[in-house]
Amino acid sequence: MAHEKNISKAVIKRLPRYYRFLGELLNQGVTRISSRLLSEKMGITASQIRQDLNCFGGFGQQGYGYNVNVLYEEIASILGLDRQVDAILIGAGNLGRAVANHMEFEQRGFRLIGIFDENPALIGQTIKGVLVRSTDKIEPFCRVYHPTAAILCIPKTVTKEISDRLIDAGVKGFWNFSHYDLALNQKERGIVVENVHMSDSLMTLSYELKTLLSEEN
Ligand SMILES: NC(=O)c1ccc[n+]([C@@H]2O[C@H](COP(=O)([O-])OP(=O)(O)OC[C@H]3O[C@@H](n4cnc5c(N)ncnc54)[C@H](O)[C@@H]3O)[C@@H](O)[C@H]2O)c1
Repeated sequence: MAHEKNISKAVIKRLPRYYRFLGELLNQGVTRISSRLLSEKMGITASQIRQDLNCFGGFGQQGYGYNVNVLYEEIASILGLDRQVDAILIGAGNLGRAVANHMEFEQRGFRLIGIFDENPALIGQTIKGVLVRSTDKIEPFCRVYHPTAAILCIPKTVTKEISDRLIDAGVKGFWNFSHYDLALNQKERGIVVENVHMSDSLMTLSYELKTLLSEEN
């Protein structure tokens, strides 16, 4: 849509949260909501909500508020959740299995089509109905199925080698859980990377707790 190209990264980062809240409202049978009420529920100012949603056309009407379903569908379309990208997961260890088992890929715009590991004890198992194949089979698999995205749940030490192979095999997007910083110098190679560090979130909690507890003393 016309406004989409100008949406800032900061707004895009907030869209999944709007999407989650709007989904919960739809489940409760709410069909429209004022920016004031949405603001109370989400803990964001009403003016921030109006500003964010105006970036892609608004959909709010004076005195009516937002049509929850229209907004929900629009955000889904902006985030690309209304189509499905094929993804493979590398590293079927503790984290890889948890991600494969618990992430609702299909509701997030992805379809998990393959899992790879180098451990012979894991090869041949299925996780969430997806076969674990040997890492040697990455290239032949990619030649046939052309996955666009890869989820990396492998040790830091092997991430460069594996990601280079995946890029050569045509993978364009990485959801990278390994602590190797893949974001560097990738944009110019036509690659997008989302690095995930749960520990960053934990350290943020540590900071917040430190501040809270020092205010109490
Ligand atoms: N980003 C985060 O928030 C976060 C959280 C937890 C763990 N991690 C990281 O994720 C990674 C996986 O953690 P885990 O607890 O699942 O470890 P794990 O040891 O249980 O699993 C790692 C898996 O990778 C496989 N592997 C190793 N080298 C490989 C290769 N070359 N090709 C394919 N598979 C290979 C191993 O056989 C193993 O099954 C680690 O690097 C860990 O530090 C990140």
